[in-house]
Amino acid sequence: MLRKATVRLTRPIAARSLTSENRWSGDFIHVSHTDAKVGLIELDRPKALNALCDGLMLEVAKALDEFDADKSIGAVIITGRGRAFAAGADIKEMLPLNYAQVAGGDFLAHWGRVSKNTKPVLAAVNGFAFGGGCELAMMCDIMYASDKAVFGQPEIKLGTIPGAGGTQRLTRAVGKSLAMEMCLSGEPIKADQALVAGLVSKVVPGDQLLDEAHKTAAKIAEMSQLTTAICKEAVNVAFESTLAEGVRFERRMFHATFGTEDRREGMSAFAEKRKANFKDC
Ligand SMILES: CCCCCCCCCCCCC/C=C/C(=O)SCCNC(=O)CCNC(=O)[C@H](O)C(C)(C)COP(=O)(O)OP(=O)(O)OC[C@H]1O[C@@H](n2cnc3c(N)ncnc32)[C@H](O)[C@@H]1OP(=O)(O)O
Repeated sequence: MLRKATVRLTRPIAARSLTSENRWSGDFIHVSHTDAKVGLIELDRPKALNALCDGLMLEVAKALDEFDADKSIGAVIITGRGRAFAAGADIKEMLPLNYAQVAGGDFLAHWGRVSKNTKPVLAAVNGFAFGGGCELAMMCDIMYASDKAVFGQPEIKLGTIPGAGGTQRLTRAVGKSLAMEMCLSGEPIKADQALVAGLVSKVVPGDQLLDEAHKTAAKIAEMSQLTTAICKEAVNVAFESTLAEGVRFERRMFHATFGTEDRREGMSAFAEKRKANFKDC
C-alpha cells in the first residue's frame, strides 16, 4: 500500500500516492489530493470527536471551493480521523445561542455548502456520524461506511431537532418510519442497518474504507467532469420534482450532452475500441 507523503496519515490510500501541490492542514481538517484526481478532506478535531464547529465548516467550505475550481480534481472524499466521522454540530458552541441570534443570523444557512458542490462528493463514514455529522454525510452524493460506523440524529435528546437537512434527507433515504424513529427516539443505527435501509451503499472493514471510497472516486474522476456534473444534477432533481418533470429534465440534459465534445469522444472511443480521452468540453 502506498502511504501519503508528508501529510500525517492515519490510514494509507493504496491506490495512489498524494501529489505535492494543493495540500494543507487547517485547525480542524487536512486537505490533500491523490494523482488519481481525487480530493481528500479529513476532519480532524480529535478532542471533540470531529464536532462541527463554525471554524471547521469554514475550512471545509474553503477546501470544496478550491477543489471545485481545480480542473485536476474530478471527485472529492470527506472522511473523519479517529473514531468519529463527526459527532454532530458543536454542542458547546451552540449552547449559549438564543432564538434571535440563530434566526437573525440565519444560523447554518452556509452549512449546506457540501450539498451544492459541483463535483461528486463521497462520504467515507469511519465512525460516529451523529446529528450534523450524519447530515454532513447525507449532503454527500455517495455514502460508504466502515463496519464500525454508527448513524444517528439524537438532537431530540438535546431538546432540539436536526437543522441541516436531517429530517428531510434521512426520510428520503430510509423511509418515514425509520427516519421518524431515529429522530424521535434519538437512537442510532449501526452500519449494517444503514446498508439494509439504503442510507449507505457500501459497508467495508474500517481499514479498507478509504481505499474503497478512493477506488470509486478515482473511477468517477476519470469521466468527463462536464458530464459528471450534468449527471449529478439530474440525479438530484429526483429529490425536487415529480417523475414526469424529472424525466423531462433528464431527457433535456441527455440532449445537451450531444452538444459536448466529450460525448462525441466517448462514443468514438467505444466504436474504435480505445480508452476515451475526455477534455471536459
Ligand atoms: C460549509 C460546509 C460544511 C459542511 C457541514 C454540514 C453539516 C452541518 C451541521 C449543522 C447541524 C445543525 C443541527 C445539528 C445539531 C447537532 O448536531 S446537535 C449534536 C448532535 N450530536 C450528539 O448529540 C452527539 C453528542 N456526543 C455523544 O453522544 C458522545 O460524545 C458519543 C458520540 C456517543 C461518544 O461518546 P463517548 O465515546 O463517551 O465520548 P465522549 O466523552 O462523550 O466525547 C469525547 C469528547 O468529545 C466531545 N463531544 C462529543 N460530541 C460532541 C459534540 N457534538 N459537540 C461538542 N463536543 C462533543 C465530548 O464533550 C468529549 O469532550 P470532553 O468532555 O472535553 O472530553
